[in-house]
Amino acid sequence: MIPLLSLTGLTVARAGVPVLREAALQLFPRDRLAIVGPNGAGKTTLLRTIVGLEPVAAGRLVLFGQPCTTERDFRPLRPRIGFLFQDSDDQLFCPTVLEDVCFGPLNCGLSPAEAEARARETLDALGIGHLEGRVTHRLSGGEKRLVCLAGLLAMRPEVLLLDEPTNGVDAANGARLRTALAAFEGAMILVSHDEGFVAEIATRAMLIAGGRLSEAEIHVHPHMHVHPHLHPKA
Ligand SMILES: Nc1ncnc2c1ncn2[C@@H]1O[C@H](COP(=O)(O)OP(=O)(O)OP(=O)(O)O)[C@@H](O)[C@H]1O
Repeated sequence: MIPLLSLTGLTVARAGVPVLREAALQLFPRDRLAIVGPNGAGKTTLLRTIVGLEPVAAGRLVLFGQPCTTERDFRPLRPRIGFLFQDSDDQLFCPTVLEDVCFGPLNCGLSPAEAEARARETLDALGIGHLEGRVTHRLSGGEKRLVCLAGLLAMRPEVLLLDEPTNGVDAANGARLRTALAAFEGAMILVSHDEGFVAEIATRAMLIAGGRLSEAEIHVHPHMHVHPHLHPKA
């Protein structure tokens, strides 16, 4: 089977210091690969490198069978990869939710009417159709997360790169997010510190430590709930 993404011997340095050292990974159709590791290990850097946002010091990066080194190589392939940024405010830039979710489909060549229909369908599938008229910068953190995901899913990408998708998301929106990701038929790379989420969604995992990427195991932890105890005043 041909991998969708293939990295070999990939080294990325910042100010001469390697953040990723000879990283290798392959992502196949329907793979749900979790990348775990401590703060500052290079997880975000890895995702940014895959879409050509970081200069590569050494190694080979192949997307959908095409070796990629220059911006000209990456640009036509980016619509096939939906990248959820760690910070939603870096991703949302249109005045309203509907306009923001339409942006990707419009960029992919859909007409305005088709893009709106696609955006509404995607927002409804995520259970957030009621947000379509809202001003994006006034949404809650969790709502922003789901709107960003809607913007990516509306492009019908083949691969999702998700950087901390559950960050700041409450139980109800978290359930919507998990349902949408479980239904997603493409492949994904999932960066997350949320162990329950990783155990539920990922099919395999890799660990980044000291700039090195290695295979890891997914451990399923017992589920925990926090129940409020209300004590009526005596
Ligand atoms: N723009 C930048 N300029 C200089 N150094 C940076 C920059 N962005 C990240 N770094 C450094 O590169 C290293 C890897 O950062 P990265 O954001 O990839 O880590 P991460 O594993 O995603 O961390 P976290 O779990 O905290 O999100 C860190 O040491 C970080 O301080």
